[in-house]
Amino acid sequence: MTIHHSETLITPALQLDHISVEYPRYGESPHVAIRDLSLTIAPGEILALVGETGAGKTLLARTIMGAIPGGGDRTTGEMAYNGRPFSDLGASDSPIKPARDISMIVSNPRRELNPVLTVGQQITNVIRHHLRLSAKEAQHRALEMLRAVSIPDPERRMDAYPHELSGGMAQRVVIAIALACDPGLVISDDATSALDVTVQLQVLELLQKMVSGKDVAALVITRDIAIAAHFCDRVAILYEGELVEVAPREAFFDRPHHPYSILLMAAFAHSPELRAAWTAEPLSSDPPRPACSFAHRCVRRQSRCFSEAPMLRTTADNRLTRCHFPVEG
Ligand SMILES: Nc1ncnc2c1ncn2[C@@H]1O[C@H](COP(=O)(O)OP(=O)(O)OP(=O)(O)O)[C@@H](O)[C@H]1O
Ligand code: NI
Repeated sequence: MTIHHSETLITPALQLDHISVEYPRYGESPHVAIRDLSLTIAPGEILALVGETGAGKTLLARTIMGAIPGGGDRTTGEMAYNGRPFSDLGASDSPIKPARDISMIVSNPRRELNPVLTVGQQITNVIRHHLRLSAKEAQHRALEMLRAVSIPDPERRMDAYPHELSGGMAQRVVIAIALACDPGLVISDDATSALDVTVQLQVLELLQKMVSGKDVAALVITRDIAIAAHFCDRVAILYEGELVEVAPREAFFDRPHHPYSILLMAAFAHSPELRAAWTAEPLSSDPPRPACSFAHRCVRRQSRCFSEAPMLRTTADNRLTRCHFPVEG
C-alpha cells in the first residue's frame, strides 16, 4: 500500500515561491527590493511579517495583490492561492479576485471607505458584487458582518456615514467588508497603527477571532514586534527584502536565532543593555554582494559574512534562519 503523504498535508491558503521584485536603475544593476522570498500561510493561521521601515512589507503585500507600485517588476517566483497558481489578481480573467478571495486592510480606514455611501450600502455593494445574493440577502449578510465585528447597534449603524464613525469603528467596518465575502486570505498592512493602543488591541483581538473562526489565513504586517508577540501563530522577520528568520511564535519569543531578530527583541523588551550588546559599529561603506545583508550591522559578523550570502536554512524544528552564525541552543 502506498502512503500519499501529500494527502495528509493541508494546502496552504497562500504559497509564495522564490519571489523577487526589482526596480530598474539607470546605468546600474536593478535594485532588488524583495529577494527570493518563499513562505506559506495555512488556512486559519496568522503569520506576522515584521520588519523596519523600507524592509519591503507593503511591497510584498502589493505584489500579492498584483499591484506593484512605481515601475517595479516581479522578476522571479510563483504564487498560489489554495493550491491554484495566480499571477495578476487585477486581470479581468483572473479566477482569483481581490476583495473576494484575498482582501487587504490598511491603516487609514476612513480613506478606504466611500464618504458618500452609508456603511450598509458599502458592505452590501461588496457582497452583491462578489456573491450571487439578492439585495435582501446581501443586506442581511451585511448586518450579520457588522454584528460579527462587534459594532454596537448595528441596525442603526447601517445608515451611518463614515465620518460619523470613530477610527476604531471605521476599522471594524473595513474588517467587516474585508471578511464579508469569505476570503481565504486577509492581509493587514499596519492596519491598527493609527489607532489608540487600547482600540488597537480590541481590533487585533477581533481580527484574530474572525480569522480563526472562519479558517481564514492572515498576513499581519507590522513594524511592531509586540503585535507579533500577541497576535500570530508564526513570525517572519524581513530585512532589506529578505526573510532572515521564520519561526513559530513561542519558539521565536523564547529565543530568536538571528542577530537582527535579537535586536528587534531588545526594543520589544525595552532593554538598552541588550540593544547595546547587539548593536555593531556600522561599517563605513555598504559591503559588496555577495554578502549577508545584515553584516554591516551585525555583532557576530566574520569574514565569511562578506564573501558568501547566507541561505535561509533550518536551525531547529519548524524554524528557518538566514545566518552563518545563528544564536542557537
Ligand atoms: N517606486 C519605487 N521605486 C523604487 N523602489 C521602490 C519603490 N517603491 C518601493 N520601493 C522599494 O521597496 C522598498 C520597500 O518599501 P515598502 O513600502 O514595502 O516598505 P515597508 O516595509 O512597508 O515600510 P513601512 O514600515 O515604512 O511601511 C523600498 O525601500 C524601496 O527599496
Ligand atoms: Ni509599509
